[in-house]
Amino acid sequence: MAVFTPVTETDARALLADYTLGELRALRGIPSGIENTNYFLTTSQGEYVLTLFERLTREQLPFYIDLMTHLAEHGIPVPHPQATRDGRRLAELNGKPCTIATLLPGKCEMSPLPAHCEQVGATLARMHLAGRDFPAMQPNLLGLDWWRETEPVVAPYLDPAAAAMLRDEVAVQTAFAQTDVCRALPRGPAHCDLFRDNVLFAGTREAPVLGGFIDFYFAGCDTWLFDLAVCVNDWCIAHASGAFQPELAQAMLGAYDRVRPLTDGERDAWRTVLRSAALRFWMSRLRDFHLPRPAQTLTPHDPTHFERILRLRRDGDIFPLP
Ligand SMILES: Nc1ncnc2c1ncn2[C@@H]1O[C@H](COP(=O)(O)OP(=O)(O)O)[C@@H](O)[C@H]1O
Ligand SMILES: N[C@@H](CCOP(=O)(O)O)C(=O)O
Repeated sequence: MAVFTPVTETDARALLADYTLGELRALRGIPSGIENTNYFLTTSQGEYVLTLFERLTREQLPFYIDLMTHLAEHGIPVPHPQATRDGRRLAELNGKPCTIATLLPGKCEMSPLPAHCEQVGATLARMHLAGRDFPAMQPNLLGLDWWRETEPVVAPYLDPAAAAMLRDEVAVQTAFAQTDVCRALPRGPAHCDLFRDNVLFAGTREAPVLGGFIDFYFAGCDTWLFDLAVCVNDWCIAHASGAFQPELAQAMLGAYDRVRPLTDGERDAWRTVLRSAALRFWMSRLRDFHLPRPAQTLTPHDPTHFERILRLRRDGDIFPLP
């Protein structure tokens, strides 16, 4: 249950008094999610999501809130953080920073078809282009520096072969970061966690309409290719084996490339970046599994899923860029 900080109707009414979003009609805790407290908030004017931030600091939060605002105002379907009467998009409730953002239509699709992948690819490329003139810079906080720092922390929980693979992969990624190929990769604000559960679809399964991208709280400035690799490693695989499903990968990558043509440098880097995207989630899952935060109440995701994907990518299971 992702309600770590309970909110009563009285709390919500007091919060809404700072906004021009109308009167409270309904408040309902959202059970899914692992990071933040989320409530569906219905007012006389519309439907919103109230998020209370449990992990991110007040210094980090403006980047995410301003990025979502920027993207929403550039026509990208993302939650639009609403402003208080005095113009703040971050407020405070029950001792936690919070925001009220627009509710996006639809629900997530955990068994995607090529039509879903195509829309995710095209919208991701539009999002990258729309982020080009976003002025703030905050790195992907779970990027290379974090991998280097976390490798010795999680390695003791692994068997020797897995620990060796982890150490080698961090070394490979460290060396890659120093190359001209890596330095030249186009970059900017990236979602960095655009898994199946962070995209909503309305319409029908056969004729889906993308409702939007949610959960920007792992976003950061990184290569656009990394963002695409995170998506492909989740959306375009057979979940049991981690192997690519060619028709899904083709749909996503083709649609992305039609909106933002991929460069030759990105083609050269693809194999290594696909590996880095698997490494990132193997490591965060290892940390969450073996070193859960004190308040963590949810069953952590299975780390071996991304260990398997990383091994496959290292062994050459790569779907080429168009
Ligand atoms: N703006 C939104 N529009 C519609 N549903 C949302 C929105 N934000 C969150 N949700 C719902 O809340 C759930 C949990 O949100 P999420 O941001 O993924 O939480 P967490 O950051 O805790 O993982 C989502 O799966 C979705 O059902
Ligand atoms: N996508 C990550 C976990 C992050 O959880 P979210 O609910 O905030 O998207 C993973 O699968 O490890």
